[in-house]
Amino acid sequence: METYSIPEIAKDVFCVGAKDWNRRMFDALIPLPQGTSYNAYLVKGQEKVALIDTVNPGFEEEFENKINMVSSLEKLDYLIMNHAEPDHANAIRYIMDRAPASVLITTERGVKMASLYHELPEGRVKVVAEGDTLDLGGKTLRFIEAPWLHWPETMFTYLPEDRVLFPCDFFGAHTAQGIYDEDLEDLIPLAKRYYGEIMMPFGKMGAKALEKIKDLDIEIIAPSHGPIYKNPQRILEPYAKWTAGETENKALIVYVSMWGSTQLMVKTIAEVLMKEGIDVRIYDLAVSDTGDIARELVDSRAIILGAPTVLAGMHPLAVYGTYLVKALNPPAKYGVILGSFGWGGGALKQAGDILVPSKMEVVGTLQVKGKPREEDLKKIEDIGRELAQKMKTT
Ligand SMILES: Cc1cc2nc3c(=O)[nH]c(=O)nc-3n(C[C@H](O)[C@H](O)[C@H](O)COP(=O)(O)O)c2cc1C
Repeated sequence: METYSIPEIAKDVFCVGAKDWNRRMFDALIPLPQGTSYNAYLVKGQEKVALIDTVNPGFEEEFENKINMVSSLEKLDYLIMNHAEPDHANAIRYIMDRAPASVLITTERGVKMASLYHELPEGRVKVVAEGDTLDLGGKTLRFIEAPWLHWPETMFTYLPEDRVLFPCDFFGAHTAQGIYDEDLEDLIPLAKRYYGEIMMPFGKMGAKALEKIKDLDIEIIAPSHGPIYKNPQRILEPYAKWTAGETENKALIVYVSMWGSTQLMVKTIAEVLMKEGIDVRIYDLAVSDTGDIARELVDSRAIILGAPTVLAGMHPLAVYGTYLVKALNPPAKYGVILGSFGWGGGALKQAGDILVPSKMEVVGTLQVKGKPREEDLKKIEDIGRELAQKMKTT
């Protein structure tokens, strides 16, 4: 192909990455309803040229062509690695083999992580640390260590002359649609979904990174996935809330049910909560997209798990759901566990065991033999009312 869209996001700063329209799964974990993009940026100074990050395996040729359309890959001086994950770093060798004088720039942690997955050209790596700069001639790249977002080695790169921040995955969104934030009305829910899946487990590190960049003069945020923010506040404001763990008066119900008993239990608590003015979101694990659940987890104040017993433990989908909730480390304050069993039970205990280390207060649990009766539903109504009370007074 000879024609490419190569957005010039600031003078002599080009987005040379690739869009992956049809990708539907990431990390063998995250569904991608709108595909994704692997954004990489080329910065042309008066003397030197630098590339910030690379692309996912399979997009090397497109990447190379784009670089050659705005510059010359052969003459590339620097390759900046903000993050070692293969969707951004796998093409390091491909690029550096074709740019013989190029030097890889990353942090000490970056070198360690990248060496685990990629073949780094010997003697062509320069280690940088917090605050170090690289002069390209009229354009400076400043490096900001922002570890654990979401791997140990992550860093941001800042271009003060054009006031552009390149934060790699931080502030990202999985979508192949649009170039700039203004193109997508539904961008923030997508960014929230991405935050829930990728950044929420590291919320404290995210808050530290925000603190670090709070005085930076930022006109453009150019992340590694999704649209580029011409209006940085559009993503900075929600990130401030999300990393602070601010919750809404919202209860998230995730459940699975084979014959409707657990479903009746969760429906009962949902009705009570809604009657009490709580915003309720319900997801059946058998048919739901885990990305939607991750998005809801970002600001839900309570999580209600509905898990029937299968083979002396939770239904396998509930095991997955419960484990996901725990692993994503959401800020929810309250939890409820409900479920039906036929003879010996076991789901409740297993759910409790998985959730024990979380900081949620378990407001109520109920395990019912068979189909829930009137008295069982009354108990659930009581749990629902108590939960609503706690949620409203928080
Ligand atoms: C495949 C299968 C395995 C089950 N294993 C157990 C079990 O080990 N212990 C138990 O108490 N009940 C077991 N049950 C019974 C269910 O827990 C019971 O039917 C329950 O009411 C189902 O709730 P639900 O309609 O919400 O799915 C099993 C049911 C199925 C279909």
